[in-house]
Amino acid sequence: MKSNTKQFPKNKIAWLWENMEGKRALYFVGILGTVLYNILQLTIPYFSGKIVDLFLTGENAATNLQVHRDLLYRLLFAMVGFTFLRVIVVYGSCMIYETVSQSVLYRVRNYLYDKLQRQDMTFYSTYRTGDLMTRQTGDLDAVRHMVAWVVRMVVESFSLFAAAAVFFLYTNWKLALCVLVISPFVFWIIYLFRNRVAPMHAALREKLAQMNTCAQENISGNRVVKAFAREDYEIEKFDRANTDYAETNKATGMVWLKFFPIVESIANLMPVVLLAVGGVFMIRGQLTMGDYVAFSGLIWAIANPMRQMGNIMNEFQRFSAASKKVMELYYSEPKIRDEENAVSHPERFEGKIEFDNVSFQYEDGDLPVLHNISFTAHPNETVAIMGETGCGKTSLINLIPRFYEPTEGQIRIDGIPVEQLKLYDLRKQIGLATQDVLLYSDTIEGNIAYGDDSIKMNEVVKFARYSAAADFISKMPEGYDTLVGERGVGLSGGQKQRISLARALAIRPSVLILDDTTSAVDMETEKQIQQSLRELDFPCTKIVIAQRISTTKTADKIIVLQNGYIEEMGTHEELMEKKGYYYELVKLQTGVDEL
Ligand SMILES: Nc1ncnc2c1ncn2[C@@H]1O[C@H](COP(=O)(O)OP(=O)(O)OP(=O)(O)O)[C@@H](O)[C@H]1O
Repeated sequence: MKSNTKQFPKNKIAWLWENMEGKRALYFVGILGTVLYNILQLTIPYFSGKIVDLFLTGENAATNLQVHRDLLYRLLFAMVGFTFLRVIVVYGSCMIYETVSQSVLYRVRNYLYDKLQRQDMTFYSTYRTGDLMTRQTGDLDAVRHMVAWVVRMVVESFSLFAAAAVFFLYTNWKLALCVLVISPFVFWIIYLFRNRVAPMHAALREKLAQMNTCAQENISGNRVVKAFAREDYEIEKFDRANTDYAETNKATGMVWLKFFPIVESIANLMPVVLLAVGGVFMIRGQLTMGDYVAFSGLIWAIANPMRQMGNIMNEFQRFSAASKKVMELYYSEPKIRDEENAVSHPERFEGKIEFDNVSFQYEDGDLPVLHNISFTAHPNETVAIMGETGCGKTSLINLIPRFYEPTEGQIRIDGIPVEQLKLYDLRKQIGLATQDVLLYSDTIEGNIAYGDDSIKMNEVVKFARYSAAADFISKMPEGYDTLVGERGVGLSGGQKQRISLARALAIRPSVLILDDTTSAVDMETEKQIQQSLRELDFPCTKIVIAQRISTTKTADKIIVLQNGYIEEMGTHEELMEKKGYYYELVKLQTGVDEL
């Protein structure tokens, strides 16, 4: 896993601000709305205080009620009017927060998806799928929550506190100071709370990713689970991850409970201070009854923001942990990408492939897996690669489309080093059928035309014929319209391999790479495929990993790899004469003692 101390070019808030582009002014209006709403909260206690002083308790209350009745009506009417205005303002600002948060969510999600598409193989072997999915969903939702709720709560709490404090100070500064003097203590408590809870939120995001990874691996590997009857084991494994997540969640929630009684006591102390000190002030004639009513009608506006601080800090830490995960993807750059002066090559390659003293080691590997590999495949030739399992065959072919970069040496296509070509142009010219076949949840036609959706139906059928898939496809009830992939009909391993071969051929590649693509098809079908590959109606250099002699026999060049070194190289006849590894393999496969 990547380190947690990763530095990003922008801090979290600046990053959020960047992703609010186009909606910043609107968001600002939303924030102003929240401030206005909270200032309007003061109107009710203010008018109530006025009514009490003028019409209920003052010396002239009875006279005022007679003479200034219209003023009483105006004050009552203003209270109702401001209440409506507050509702409208709060409604409008909530709509704004929601709109802006959805816009940020949409923008970042698309950006992350784009980033994921452009990552290299090393990235995908570093990050677990469940972890990536969590970043795209749960973590991203915590970011949206920050824009929609946390910022609003912060503005609301501070503006309410500030407005009430100003009102208190303006009305009676001595009483205001007596009430407010204990509030800084709450900030200190919140600071302590933050230090305790921040690492717990980081752990929480990890646990969530672990739980999702567990579920994702189980679902995608359900056949293995069933085959080994490990359902109970998997249920237990998920239960452990789920318990771990729930426990961490609970523990994180509990942290606030330790600080909550102190904050709650301080908040509850305020009305008591107001009652005691305010009472003394009234007895001494330093406070009118109306002002006391206004104070006690607004004391919640001082106490509630303090109570909210814990929630806000909790949510802020949740955002902080989640946004770190999201930003790690957001700012990640693939190591393998276009060089600054990468060459465009939209036209077809002639198809000459040269490996020039190539060695390769995986980033997380201890030892090199390929050593000093040199060979040339001339245009339209077929080069077969053989060797025991784990000797480096797949690693070798992965270097041609630049899935990985050689640690030493150079690979050239038509004399141009592959790293100097634009990745798009390079990969667009390479047809690849891998060992593990992945078909998309789409029709057979859609799967074959995946690399070039402009090809016509008759061409789809032609490529299916080349890969000996046309027969079994035509026998399916819905033919080429049959849905395959996760939600589609079941296909045998050999059938999937043939559709994958048709998909690779359908882009009419200049270079075709087949990684044991016919391992699951019978000998007869394989023979047909070999025949078709020799008779393709477009020029194409083929690099084929194969174990069967029937495949390699007709190749222009056979490379035998052993422990990452080229052990033997030549045609079938040359290698048979050499009587080495290849010769022994032929003997083994044909069952003949002497050839
Ligand atoms: N992503 C990876 N990271 C680290 N090591 C890897 C990675 N992929 C493969 N290896 C290692 O590289 C070596 C060569 O693997 P490779 O897949 O190229 O062999 P192969 O000849 O194609 O095997 P097989 O015939 O079984 O497919 C193996 O020892 C393997 O463990």
